[in-house]
Amino acid sequence: MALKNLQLLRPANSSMVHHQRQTKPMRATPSALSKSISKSAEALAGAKIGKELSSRKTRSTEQPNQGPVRGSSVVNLPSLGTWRGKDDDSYRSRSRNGSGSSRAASLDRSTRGSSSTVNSDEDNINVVVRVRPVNEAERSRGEPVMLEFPGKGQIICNGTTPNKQPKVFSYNVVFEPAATQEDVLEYSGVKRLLEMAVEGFSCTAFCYGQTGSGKTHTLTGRPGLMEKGAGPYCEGHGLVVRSFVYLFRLLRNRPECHFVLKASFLEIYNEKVIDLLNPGTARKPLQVRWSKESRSFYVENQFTVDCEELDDLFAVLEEGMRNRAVGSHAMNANSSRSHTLLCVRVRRDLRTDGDVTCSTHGKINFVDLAGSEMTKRTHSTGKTLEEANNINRSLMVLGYCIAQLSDGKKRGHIPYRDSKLTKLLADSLAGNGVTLMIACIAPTRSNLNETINTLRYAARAKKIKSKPIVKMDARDALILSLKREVEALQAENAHLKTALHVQTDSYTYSHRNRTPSDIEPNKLYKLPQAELVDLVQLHMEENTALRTENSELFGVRDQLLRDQEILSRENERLLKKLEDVNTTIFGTS
Ligand SMILES: Nc1ncnc2c1ncn2[C@@H]1O[C@H](COP(=O)(O)OP(=O)(O)OP(=O)(O)O)[C@@H](O)[C@H]1O
Repeated sequence: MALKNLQLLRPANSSMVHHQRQTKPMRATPSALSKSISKSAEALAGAKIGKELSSRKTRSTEQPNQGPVRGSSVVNLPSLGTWRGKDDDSYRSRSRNGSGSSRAASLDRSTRGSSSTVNSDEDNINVVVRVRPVNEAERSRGEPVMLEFPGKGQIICNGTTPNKQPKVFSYNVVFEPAATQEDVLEYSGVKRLLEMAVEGFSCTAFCYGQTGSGKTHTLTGRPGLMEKGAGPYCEGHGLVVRSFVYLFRLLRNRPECHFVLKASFLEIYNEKVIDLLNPGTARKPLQVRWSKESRSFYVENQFTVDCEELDDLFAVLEEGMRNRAVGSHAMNANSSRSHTLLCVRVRRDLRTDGDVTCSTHGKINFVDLAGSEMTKRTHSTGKTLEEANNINRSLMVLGYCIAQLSDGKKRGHIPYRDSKLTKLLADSLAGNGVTLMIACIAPTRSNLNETINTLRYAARAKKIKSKPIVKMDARDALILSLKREVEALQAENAHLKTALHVQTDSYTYSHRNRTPSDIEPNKLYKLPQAELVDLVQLHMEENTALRTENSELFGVRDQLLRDQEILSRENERLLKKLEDVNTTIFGTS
């Protein structure tokens, strides 16, 4: 894959974060593809869509690798104990108002479910909270800020109960209002998610919160950014574009692998699945089906776009953002009226020694949920009310699922099937994937009830345990495991041979050392009687020791020969099996 030079954006105020490493800026590439897409749109299946983007599209009729493939193997789970970001708890940022005590983000080491072992341990869903700044309307009404940030991942909500007792919530990371988009990339744990997607894990980052709390801002940046033609390196971008840049940097650093990236983008609007890369499906929504093979839900006939370069991924986002359902209501002029799911699948082909190529299938989902607020707050009527009711229904099902999953003791039936949203998030929530929840909240008094709801929701989600697995083709997993077995046996054989050789040497050496000092036989008669007796005694002792040692060595040798015999028979059997598998798959032996 040809990877162009990429540039990692740093916001002007990135100095707000202490201990942040400087990233060497790289030259940006012109976003030729995205420009051509926006200029030369053509109708495709009733949709306006870019020429080059459409030429890369394929309709997915086969079932994607959404869940663990039968026979898939669990390999090399990277440490999940690094959610906090790279600079640990020394990471602090100053608030814009200059009060050194306030932090743009605070971290909580103690709340981490940690797992740094391979393949085995469970880990909690990573939950971070982002607090948006006070907006113009709130400022003009003189609304007080109800939240405090004492650090260590804690948020204190004031004025929540009649007796004014503050409530304290703890999370993995809290992004205070002054936190930048770059802070969120660096410290939310999304980089870890991207690294794991490259390794073959299913990863999901989703934003949850009431309308106007900053979900879309966090994921895709300021409203209208795409419409204004901002390229991939514009500073206003949110987590998604920054993640794309980071993802391509990761791929570029792995020249030993071949990567294939495919992206898709859908929305769930009024419980209908619409392909944002083919908005014609608004008239005939797509079906969500169950795959027996991958044991997960998938969207039938969804378009996927081959993304060879950063601009391709950017074009997918641009296209989808243009097509998503946006409405206006009392609380947000640019409110997302649907849940959107942008999925980037990463196939990694890794050549193991010999001619065997092993593929892993990772993915990262970016999910922007519609607002979780009560309908009366948005003064919704008619169409907007219907939208809000559907939004609330699917978020309610998501809430049930989260409540069930987080109740470790009595996990009962999880109602994934009750909404399209939960069907599609099932594999992320259920535990084979790696999930990051970004709970978005507003800091002012008029939002307090919704803020508390969101914080409770997030606290529940934090209890969900997951046990991520790498998705790998069953065929590849079998070949890899056979190869590994053969290698282990070969290594063991070599070790045994060496061990046998060393034993023999050491015997010879010790034998020589035990030999009494060389005395010429013709001088023996000159020795005094007592020395002669000692000498005879020494020889007799040595003879006994040698006989014992010899019989031990014969015993060891016989045992090793038996082990070797077993090993070589086992090796032959495995090699034969490997040949058979190769013959079946590649038609050659
Ligand atoms: N951290 C932030 N910094 C600056 N502006 C923000 C921030 N978060 C949100 N905003 C602004 O607040 C407004 C509402 O944000 P946004 O549209 O992202 O909310 P939302 O949660 O996605 O709402 P909805 O559920 O209605 O789609 C936008 O104008 C956005 O730019």
